[in-house]
Amino acid sequence: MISVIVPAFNEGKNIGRVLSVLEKIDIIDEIIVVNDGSTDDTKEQALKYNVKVFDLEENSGKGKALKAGIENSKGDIIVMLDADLIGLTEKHFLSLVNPVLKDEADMTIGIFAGGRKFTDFAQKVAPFLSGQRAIKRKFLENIQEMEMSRFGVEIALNRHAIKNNLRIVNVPLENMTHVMKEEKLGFFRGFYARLRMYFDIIKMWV
Ligand SMILES: O=c1ccn([C@@H]2O[C@H](COP(=O)(O)OP(=O)(O)O)[C@@H](O)[C@H]2O)c(=O)[nH]1
Ligand SMILES: O=C(O)[C@@H](COP(=O)(O)O)O[C@H]1O[C@H](CO)[C@@H](O)[C@H](O)[C@H]1O
Repeated sequence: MISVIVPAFNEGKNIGRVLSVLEKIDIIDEIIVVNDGSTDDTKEQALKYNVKVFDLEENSGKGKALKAGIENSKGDIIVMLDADLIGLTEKHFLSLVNPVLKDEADMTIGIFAGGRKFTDFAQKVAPFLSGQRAIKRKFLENIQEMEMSRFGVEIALNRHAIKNNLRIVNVPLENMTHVMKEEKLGFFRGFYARLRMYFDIIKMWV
């Protein structure tokens, strides 16, 4: 059984682009949107699609949102996808999930390629930060730091995977990109959000 978790904080403008693709993919058993205390219409937009929406009352960060999604899901394979992807297709989804389904990988990490120069570059430099992942549920247990990790969640996942000798496979996601923070929030607020994200990542790393 495959559960897809989409953490979402103020993604009303973006989430429909992702959910409209996901709801048509047959092999997905459930799509869980975790509305992470959004102050926009993320929830209303999400409810237009065939998904379950789980609400967090306050904005709690990506790590806690993912954890809440996992706890409220049933799948033995969990696919994590950001709500602001651009260019997602069924083919991308299958390329991310198939290595785990076929037991060729315990976790896959999807890497943007050929999408946009800046987002391609960011993922080339730091592919391990990518939030697009498929992973067996049994490997998601006991990741204590997850709840507090905010944007450090990918580092926590990577560390857990390495510690447990998981087979990790990187999968290229051709022509995919996402909406950058500066595009969502404007240059200054976006850049500040980016610095805070790097802080979450470094805090989890050291
Ligand atoms: O407090 C937060 C911050 C982000 N997100 C979600 O986590 C994903 C990745 O966040 P974002 O797009 O801001 O990060 P970026 O990809 O720009 O680094 C997106 O679906 C966000 O809506 C969340 O659920 N809670
Ligand atoms: O690719 C990256 O460098 C960052 C930042 O992306 P943008 O600067 O908003 O394009 O985005 C990723 O990193 C986050 C922290 O690991 C993840 O949570 C996001 O899912 C991922 O897109």
